[in-house]
Amino acid sequence: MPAAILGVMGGSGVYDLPGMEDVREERIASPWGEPSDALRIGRIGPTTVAFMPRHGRGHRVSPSDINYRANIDVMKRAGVTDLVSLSACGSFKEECPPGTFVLVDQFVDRTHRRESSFFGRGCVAHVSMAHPIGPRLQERLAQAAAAEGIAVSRGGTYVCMEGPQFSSLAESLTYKGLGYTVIGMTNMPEAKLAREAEITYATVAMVTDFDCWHPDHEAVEVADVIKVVRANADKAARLVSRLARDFPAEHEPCPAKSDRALDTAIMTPPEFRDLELVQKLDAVAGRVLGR
Ligand SMILES: CSC[C@H]1O[C@H](OP(=O)(O)O)[C@H](O)[C@@H]1O
Ligand SMILES: Nc1ncnc2[nH]cnc12
Repeated sequence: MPAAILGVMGGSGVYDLPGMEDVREERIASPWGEPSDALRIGRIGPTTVAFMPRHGRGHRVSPSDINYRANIDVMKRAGVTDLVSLSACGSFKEECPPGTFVLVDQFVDRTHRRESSFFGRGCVAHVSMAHPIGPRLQERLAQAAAAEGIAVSRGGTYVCMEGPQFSSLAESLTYKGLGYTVIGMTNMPEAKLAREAEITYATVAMVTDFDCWHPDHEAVEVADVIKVVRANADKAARLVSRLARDFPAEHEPCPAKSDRALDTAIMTPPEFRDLELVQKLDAVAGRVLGR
């Protein structure tokens, strides 16, 4: 198994990761274009950690415009094996009020104007997204939370909308009625691309609001989100720090096979592959395509 390197994708209000030592900033070039920002690579305890703010420092990139492929590609190039997504979310559950950390285990993708695959014409692949979250990584997050005395709610479905506008009341009530737990604008296609890149993925959904369905709460506004994220910044940093300090030296095989997702995924035989695309896949799929 390769050395475990922990990636952290910071969401709204999370543009830095306190507690990293020996930090260097790396602008890794990607054939998929410009990532949101440089990677900050450092150490927390014995673990190498690579941090990227997915909206860029200064929150310059909107959810629809994030180059998710480049972000995941540079994480892969940096050797990231396990990726934790820190994400601000609206909640559809009374029992998950603002301030709650939810370790979701499912996603529903309602985005419609994003590049959502590394593969395509000249190299077709279909990975499984049945279990998008790495159960062991999630368990480690739960253990880190317990060790730090941070309450988490385990399990739930994150619906990813296109945005950038928040939902209408009808949409919010529909998602609530469908039993979804939280809503955000970024974890799809991020989780799909992480799977294609064989990076184990887990999300900490940090509830910031009740979207607009709750009769006793005003419809969400950006100021509410930022206020709650700021209030929870220390908790999020402690959670990641503990996770990193207790992380194994070697990547643990993922029960959801996220780290071997390409074993059975590629449809196009070598003689039919587009060489240009194969070259771009050097980091993401080098393990199976040959570097
Ligand atoms: C600032 S509110 C909407 C914004 O916040 C969430 O971002 P992230 O998932 O990166 O924490 C949500 O997905 C929207 O992008
Ligand atoms: N209610 C909401 N809808 C979509 N994205 C969000 N991010 C934080 N709160 C959100």
